[in-house]
Amino acid sequence: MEKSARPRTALNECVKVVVRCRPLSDKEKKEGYDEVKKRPEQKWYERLSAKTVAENKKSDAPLQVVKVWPERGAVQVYNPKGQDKLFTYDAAYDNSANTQTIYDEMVRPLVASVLDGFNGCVFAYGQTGTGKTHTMEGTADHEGVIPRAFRHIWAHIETSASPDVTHLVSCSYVELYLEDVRDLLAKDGKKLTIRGQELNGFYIPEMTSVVCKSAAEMVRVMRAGNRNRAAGRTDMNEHSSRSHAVFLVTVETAHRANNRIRVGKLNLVDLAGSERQRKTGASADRLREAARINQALSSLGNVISALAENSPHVPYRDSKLTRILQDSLGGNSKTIMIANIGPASYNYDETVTTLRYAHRAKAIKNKPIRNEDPKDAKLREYQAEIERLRALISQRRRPARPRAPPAPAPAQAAPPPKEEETESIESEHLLAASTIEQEKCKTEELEQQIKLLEDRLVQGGGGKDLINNLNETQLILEQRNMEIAERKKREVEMQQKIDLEEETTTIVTNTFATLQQEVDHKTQRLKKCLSKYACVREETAEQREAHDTERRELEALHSALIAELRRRLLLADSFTPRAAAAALPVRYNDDTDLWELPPSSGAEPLTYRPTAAGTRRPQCSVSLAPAAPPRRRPHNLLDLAPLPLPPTARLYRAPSGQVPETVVKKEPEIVEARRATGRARPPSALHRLGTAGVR
Ligand SMILES: Nc1ncnc2c1ncn2[C@@H]1O[C@H](COP(=O)(O)OP(=O)(O)OP(=O)(O)O)[C@@H](O)[C@H]1O
Repeated sequence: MEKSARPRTALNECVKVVVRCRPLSDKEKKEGYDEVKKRPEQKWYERLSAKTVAENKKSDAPLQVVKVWPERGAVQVYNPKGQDKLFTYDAAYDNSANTQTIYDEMVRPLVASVLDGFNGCVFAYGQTGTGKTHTMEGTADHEGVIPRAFRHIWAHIETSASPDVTHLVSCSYVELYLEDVRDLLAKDGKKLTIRGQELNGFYIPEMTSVVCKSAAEMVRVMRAGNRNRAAGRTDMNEHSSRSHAVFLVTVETAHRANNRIRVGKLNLVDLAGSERQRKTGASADRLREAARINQALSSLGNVISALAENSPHVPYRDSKLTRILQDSLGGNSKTIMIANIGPASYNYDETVTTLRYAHRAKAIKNKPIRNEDPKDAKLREYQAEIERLRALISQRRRPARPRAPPAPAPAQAAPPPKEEETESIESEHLLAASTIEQEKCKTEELEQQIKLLEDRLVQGGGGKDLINNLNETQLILEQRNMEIAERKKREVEMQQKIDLEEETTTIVTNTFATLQQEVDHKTQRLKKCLSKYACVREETAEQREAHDTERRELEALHSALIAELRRRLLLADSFTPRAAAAALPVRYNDDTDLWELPPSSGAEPLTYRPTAAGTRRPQCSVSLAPAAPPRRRPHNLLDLAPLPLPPTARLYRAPSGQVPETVVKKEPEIVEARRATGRARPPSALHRLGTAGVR
């Protein structure tokens, strides 16, 4: 996420999309979603017959609605209302696949590219509780993609060890919580600012960067960051991530032979899951988090759609998440999207939405290019610093030019040295000794600094001799795995092509013996076209329905948030002093992401405890008005009577420009009457909210 030199030309490369379907959770099993056996073994893309569906429904247990075809990279979703849905991806994994397979087949080549100086990004996307964190971080028993990437990086560094190659590996970890970017590796979890322009890419300049020397150290850094990450319990996930987390690994490699530095950056992103309030049972803080999570994910969806449709404007600026992911989506990066889904029919809508977005993301084209000699390479900085310190040391060690010997005094005029002279010579000696001592200390200090800098850099000493047998075997094994993965990928692609071509091939190769045969065949084709057309119509209707449901959800969330806002505004209006409540000319600064006061606003920091209208307790406006009749109400009651609405009709003005007398007479009366009743104050924030049409 740090600024780097922009490439000029690059080859387009599509975002790779992988779908992973998790097994049924214990909760879902208890609720009766575990009936795979209720679905008979299917042939490729055979729709469930009405009879089978009726049989399935007899038990009252909902179906598993997802069928994954790993060999075809396809996912089929059983549609209770019509035609089944079929989506194809670069790879699809069912509940029997483990993270090792996903890593070897899909992620390994990407991490290899990062080690070769490209930018890479792996992000997990999907509904809450579908296994994003399980895939990215893993558990104690099942290592996730992130720790596997660490081991891969260090295995590569160890095996490519040579005195001519130097590596520097550093990591950063940030989260996006309630639209604030927080540093997970800083002790105080400080908030960070995203800087940069849409065209040149965004970056986070102040995030902590930790230099690591082994995979174990990187895992420790990840765990330390996870302890600071926001998580909470919802009805759908016992340990739900409440923030989007980005782990950034930067690998810098310097080759002495050509004096070049390659910098690869790997973004490992665990997004928070989209959620529906009625399913997660979120309220209060969880609700606020959910609103922000959904908002950021919806912006991400918009960016994906805009990029897939080649739209001239891509709304990266709509949220901080899309700003952080800008390079990964449509920029200088190789990207893999892992779409996580669940198999239960209960989540049909969310599953189809995730699959649709994932399918759209397949069309996004990135322009990855190798980062060579970027301006901000730390390795270069360290090397320059080491050189400078070495030069400084050698300068200090150089023997000082001997002083010119004192002019020989005439032999006859050699009086014994005076006492003061002896003292001054002694003090000069002492001074020289202390200077030498200081020099020595400084040289040692410089040597220490060099050692510290060199310690950060990883350099191989003995080339091949250093590689132990284990590493070599591991390397060979990994190469084999990559070859197998490559073959499997090609197989999937071939299968997809075969499926696509099958229909047309049969038509082309068919020779019709009779006219009737041709008619039959064409009727069959027509039927297929009609069924495809019906599918598209169904899809459109469903999308509209999904959109409506989403809108209703958003409206419900919106009204819950507005109710909360009204409550807070009521409290603010009633309990904050009027002077403080006066509108301040604050402005929102887009660059710093902060509200700012202009220097001349006159707003001073409060040095006293604020009180309502000069008294310690809030008082109602009626009792404060001087002309108000005595009231028996206790002083701390709030005046909740509705405030007068601003006039909605204009006063009549005579065409000649004369002001009608009645108006002139009446206006002061109205003002006087308002003053007497204490109702002349400006409308409150709550009132403004009410008149702005928000209910
Ligand atoms: N492939 C899988 N195999 C076995 N268990 C899984 C798998 N995927 C997820 N789980 C389990 O499902 C539960 C939810 O997973 P996880 O916390 O990773 O979901 P999430 O998508 O990160 O949710 P959120 O968005 O709320 O953070 C966990 O208990 C996890 O162990």
